[in-house]
Parts: sequence; structure tokens; C-alpha cells
Amino acid sequence: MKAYAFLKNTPKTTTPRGKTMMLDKGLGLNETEDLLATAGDYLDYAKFGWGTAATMDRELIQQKTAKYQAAGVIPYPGGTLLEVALMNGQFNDFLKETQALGFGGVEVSDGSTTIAGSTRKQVIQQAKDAGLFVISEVGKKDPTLDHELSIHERLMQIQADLQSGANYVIIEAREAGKNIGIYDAEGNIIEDELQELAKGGTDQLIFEAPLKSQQVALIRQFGVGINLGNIASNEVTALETLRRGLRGDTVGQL
Ligand SMILES: O=C(O)[C@H](CS(=O)(=O)O)OP(=O)(O)O
Repeated sequence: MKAYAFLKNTPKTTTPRGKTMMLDKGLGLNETEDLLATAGDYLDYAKFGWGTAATMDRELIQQKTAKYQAAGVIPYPGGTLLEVALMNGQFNDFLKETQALGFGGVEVSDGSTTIAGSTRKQVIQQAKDAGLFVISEVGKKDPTLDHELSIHERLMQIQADLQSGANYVIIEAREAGKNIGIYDAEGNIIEDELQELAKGGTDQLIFEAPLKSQQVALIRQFGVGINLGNIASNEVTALETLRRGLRGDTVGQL
């Protein structure tokens, strides 16, 4: 039983908690174990950020993915790693290795590279056919290029990815959460862009929201059911308290 389970304001909302995607930037095995013991119940996806998975021994990655999977968390390598594999013409090998390492999903993005629409569709479908959970990502890592993407183009990409079979689409914000996608240079939400992106529904969107102020704003606006990503590994528990109205920013508001 959880501590203080009698408290009336702990999540009595009927809305299920939104998905939480955490950024794993290279946690050790013991850190992973500790994290899962304390916050595993509040975690859905663990992204091994960008190319970090390619810096570690295969056995270590396999041990980590096994721990995540046993806790019901889907681990997956960063979209950048898939982009590098695609750029090198090594996507089939990437897919095989991803499965051999025990990852349960992939992220299909074009944040750092350019990928033809037909290739993106094929990649999503091939990953799905291989039995992997697929999360795509919309947005560019270079702010100048990202600002060139119109809301209409983003919405079209979201639609196309979902039609190709993606389970969720991430709205890019990078690890820093500033000057990309729905955030301005200070990390504040650009309201009209958010509203436009959200108007078709947010159920299959995951908003990268690495900053507490962003998590608070999105939870207040859309409720506890909003899907949030790029949560730092030491902030997963703190995010759960926001979702439960157990931190000053959301006390009595959910
Ligand atoms: O897309 C992301 O949020 C991450 C982190 S960052 O952009 O490199 O800061 O990249 P990914 O390759 O998807 O892990």
C-alpha cells in the first residue's frame, strides 16, 4: 500500500494518468533499479537519449532493458540513433540490434536529418511489422529549421505518422525545452501554436516538457491525462506529485 493512502486529494480523478516518457541519459544498472523501485509505477516509456545506447556494452543495455520491461516500462533508443542508421543505409541492422538488445520500441524522427515521406512511412511500418512499439517525433533540433515548419506541416506529419501506424507522436522540444516547437526562447508555451496542435485531440500526442513550468502549464490546461515526455530521470516522482495535486503548483486544482 502507498504511504498516506488515506489522503482524500490523492488521485481520485477518474481520468487515467497520461503517459510519461523519461529521458534516460545513461543511467547505470543500480540507478535504473532504484528508479524503478521508487517511480516505476509512474513511468511508461524510457528513451535512451539520442545515441547514448551505442556507447555502452551490449550486455549492460540488455540488463537495463530487461529491468524496464519487467517493470512494464517500454525502453527504446533515441530517434537520433535511428536517423544515423538510416543515413548510413543500416536500418535493417539497426532494427535487428534494437530487438536483440531487448528494446520494445523505436522512435522515428527527422530532427537532425532529412527523411523522405515514403521512407518515413516504410520505416514506421517495418518497425511495427517487427513487433515494436513506434513513437514518431515531429520537429527539428535546429531552432532555425524548426521555426520554418508551419503548424499545418506539423499537423500533416502527425496525421501521416498515425496513419502509417505510429502509436504516439512526440512534439519535439529537445532536452532543454526552449526555442523549439510549442516553446519560446524562455521555455514558455506559445499558446496559439499549442491550441492549433491540440485541436485534433491530444490522446496520441506526447508533449516533450522537460521543465517543471511546462509540466504544470500542460497539466493545468489539459488535466492529468496529458502525455508528457523528456522528463528527467530524477523528476519522474516530482511529476507524479504534480499530477496528483501534491505540489503547490497544482494543490486543489485537479
Ligand atoms: O528529441 C529529443 O528530445 C532527444 C533529446 S535532444 O533533442 O538530443 O536534446 O533526442 P532523441 O534523439 O530523440 O533522443
